[in-house]
Amino acid sequence: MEAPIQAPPPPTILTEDELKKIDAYKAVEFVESGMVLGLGTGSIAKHADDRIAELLHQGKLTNIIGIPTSKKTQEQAISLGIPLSDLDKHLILDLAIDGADEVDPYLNLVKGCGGSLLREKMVESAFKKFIVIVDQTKLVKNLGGTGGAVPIEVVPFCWKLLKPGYIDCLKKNLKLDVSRNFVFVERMENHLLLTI
Ligand SMILES: O=C[C@H](O)[C@H](O)[C@H](O)COP(=O)(O)O
Repeated sequence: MEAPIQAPPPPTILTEDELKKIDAYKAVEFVESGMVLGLGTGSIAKHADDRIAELLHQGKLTNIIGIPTSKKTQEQAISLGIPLSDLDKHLILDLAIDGADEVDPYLNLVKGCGGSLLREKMVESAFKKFIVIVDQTKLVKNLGGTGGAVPIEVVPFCWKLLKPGYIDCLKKNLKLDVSRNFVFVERMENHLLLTI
């Protein structure tokens, strides 16, 4: 008698975060022992850092040095036991891994909406290779398409000098940070000006 046909298992529906984790782990496959790494900021970068730490603890990666792109990443990396340094000591990075905010069909990219624009640009301009992870929520026809904004980070030293000229001319395009009812989001001691 023929065995009854088993119904196929129901398809597994992965959450957005599980998909980010898969992407981040894939990116970490490019990490090799001895590398100086740019450690990105955000949920995808956190998965990458978790994986790097796991491989370090398993002895599958050695002599890794991380350069964090934000205070938050720095704290996470310290708690994960990833050895850290800074750009003063390592002007060239072997690899940087980070997530995007938006990407258009021409591969124009927005980063920094999480408030780490300046450090991300500094760290991620020094790379030999940059892996930027783009999940489907970040794909847009035109930049600004997620309803998000293009961030401009303003160093607070004398920032008010900008107001009459620069900020006023952008005013009609400023995106209000509703949570604070103000246009600036303070991160890393700088102001983040979100323009739409
Ligand atoms: O300033 C923040 C960064 O640009 C983040 O890397 C970006 O917002 C992506 O974050 P997430 O991985 O959480 O989507």
